[in-house]
Amino acid sequence: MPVHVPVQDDRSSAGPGRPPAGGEIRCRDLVRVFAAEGVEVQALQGLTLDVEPGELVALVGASGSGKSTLLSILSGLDTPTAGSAVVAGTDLLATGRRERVAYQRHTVGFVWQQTSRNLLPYLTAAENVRVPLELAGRGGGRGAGRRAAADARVAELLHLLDVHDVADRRPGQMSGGQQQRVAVAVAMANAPRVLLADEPTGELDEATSAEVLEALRAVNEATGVTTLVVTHDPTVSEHVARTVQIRDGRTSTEVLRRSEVDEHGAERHVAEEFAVLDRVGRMQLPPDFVAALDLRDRVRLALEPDHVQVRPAQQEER
Ligand SMILES: Nc1ncnc2c1ncn2[C@@H]1O[C@H](COP(=O)(O)OP(=O)(O)OP(=O)(O)O)[C@@H](O)[C@H]1O
Repeated sequence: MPVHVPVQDDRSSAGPGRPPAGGEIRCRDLVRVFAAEGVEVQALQGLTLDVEPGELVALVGASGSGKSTLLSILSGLDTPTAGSAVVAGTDLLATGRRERVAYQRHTVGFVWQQTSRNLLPYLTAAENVRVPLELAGRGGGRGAGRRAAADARVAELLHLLDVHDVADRRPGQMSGGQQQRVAVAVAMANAPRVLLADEPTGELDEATSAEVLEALRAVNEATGVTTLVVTHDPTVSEHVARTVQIRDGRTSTEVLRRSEVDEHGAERHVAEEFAVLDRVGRMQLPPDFVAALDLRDRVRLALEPDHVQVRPAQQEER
């Protein structure tokens, strides 16, 4: 499989073929170092990522690769050690406490892995969706008009997520998939510009996971909300057009999928893998490429007219 290398610089946006633009999520050289009992852990080691407005992107990677750390930063719960992270125009390194609260209420919505973290157990699905509206001053309170608007918004979201039939049930009376779809409705209540989901299918079986991923895709398509889903789910690439791999705290490769219609009118799906090249020219080779050619320690490089050649150094040293 060919590996195409999109050059990213400060003007460029995420992926290959996309015009330079300010991404809705724009991370540059993001570093997060945790110090625990005198030992430093570099959870993010210069991560660069752009997500365009309206895109739905899956972020995949092994355990410990830094996915949750990135999502905590993007959700405004954690601050990076260095680098920059700008989400929907909010510079997350320059925001004060009050701006962060406003950011979390209005700009981003989150869905977490644990259903218990997403929903209040003693409220029904409809009441759960109403909570963020009231916190933002959009629902409840005075005036029948405001209440009716909030009711309409709750109904609209429950229909969009196809959980209107469980509107009056509490989380304990719903399936795991229904709970997560209600959680997406809660996250979307205040019409955020960006939706972040951290392992939203982590506690679900394969069929239910597919349902929740499709629900995220439906919401993304219907509302245009920029969506970033962190997942271990190996089937996620069937539900999204762009899958970004994170390895050792950096984005390493990404797979773009699209449909093409050939000259006979038949539709076929095309998947292309790209390596991410950072501002200083670093990129990671996919592990299967490294293994296939037994690449190790150092490799032989050659610049060809239209590509860069990477060969095992040991081949010619023997
Ligand atoms: N608060 C913390 N203190 C110390 N180290 C941390 C902290 N949070 C995360 N780490 C470390 O940072 C690295 C990245 O962790 P992170 O949770 O972001 O990975 P992940 O890709 O989300 O993993 P998983 O898929 O298992 O959730 C790991 O080595 C982890 O042990």
